Amino acid sequence: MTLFKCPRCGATSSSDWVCKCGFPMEIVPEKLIWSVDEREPSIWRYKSLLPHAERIVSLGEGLTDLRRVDGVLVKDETRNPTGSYVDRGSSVMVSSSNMAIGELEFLRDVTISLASYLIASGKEVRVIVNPEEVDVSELLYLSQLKIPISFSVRETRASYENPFMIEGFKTIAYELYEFKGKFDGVVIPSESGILAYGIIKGFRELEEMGLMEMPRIYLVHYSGIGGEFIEFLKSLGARTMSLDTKDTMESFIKLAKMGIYVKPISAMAYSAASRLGSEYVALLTGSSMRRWRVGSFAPLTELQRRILEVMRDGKEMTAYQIWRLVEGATLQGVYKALLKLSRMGLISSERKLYKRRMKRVYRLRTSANRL
Ligand SMILES: N[C@@H](CCOP(=O)(O)O)C(=O)O
Repeated sequence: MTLFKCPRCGATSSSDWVCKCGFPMEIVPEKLIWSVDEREPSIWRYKSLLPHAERIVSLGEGLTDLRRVDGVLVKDETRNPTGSYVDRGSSVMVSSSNMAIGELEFLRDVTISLASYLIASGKEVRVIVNPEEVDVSELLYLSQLKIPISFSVRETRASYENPFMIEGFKTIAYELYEFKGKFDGVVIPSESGILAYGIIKGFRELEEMGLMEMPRIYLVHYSGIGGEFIEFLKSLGARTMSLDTKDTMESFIKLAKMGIYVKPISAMAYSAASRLGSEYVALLTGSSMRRWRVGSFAPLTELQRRILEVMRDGKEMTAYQIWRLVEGATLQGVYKALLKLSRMGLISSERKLYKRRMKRVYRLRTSANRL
């Protein structure tokens, strides 16, 4: 039986993926003995350290290139089957979690990855797209993938912040240990911090097995990131770092010229690693969906920041209630900012019966830690 444990408060459960305290749970490994099946060209080479899988669903994720690009060590996660590190987590989730979800909320690269693995496992998948928030090029991309789409404004279960994804992400640490052994640190692009947490979990397990010491961990982030989960990662020793846009864009173009198409935040990781030293590894993330918004790279506006601040306690609110709290903005401005924050994945919204009328209510996502 899988045992879940909250990394913050220590509560355990045999079924909950999210702790009552709001943190994503992690899986407690049954035994920690380093073992690698060297013939297996995927994350499943570490099968004995991953959750039990009835049937492994793999598209060959993991074993991504580790090499130097202009002197900087990079781990190129764009080389995963759907172009994203998320494939590592999707493979574990679909193989090990008995997930019954056939409907996925559209979370861009996360959904593309998870849907690809669910389809490979023979499950029927439908992606629920909110017609008020999706943009047409994303819609076209989804339809080209021939993934059935339904339009609805309702929310479905979050598919990213969960213990199985974390197990998949920890294999990045295992690969760094297996193929590099010694290095000073890793620079990880971070938004919610889930990817970084998975990697840190992998290093902690390697440490517990007596194989290596925890390397230095740098989380690179868009300016303004913070909040509970990132603070928790800092309490585990992670440091945060943010570079300016110009620097990041120069790296973005440099990498693209070399055929490495990364998300802007990963270009920042590349710049940061080049400053930290030649034995720092920059983790490069990308996605098969090459349409990365510069908007989600730009720092939050003052109004967006104030809105996140008033939503901080996690309560649901209508746009009108939020507008009453933020002061000095127009209602239309608040609507625009809410749409932007939804697109950035920082808040969620759904239509609900509210005081006898159907209204859209907004809530801060648990991982929206950019305050
Ligand atoms: N989603 C980011 C990487 C990290 O995301 P996080 O929310 O897990 O911190 C990317 O694709 O670059």
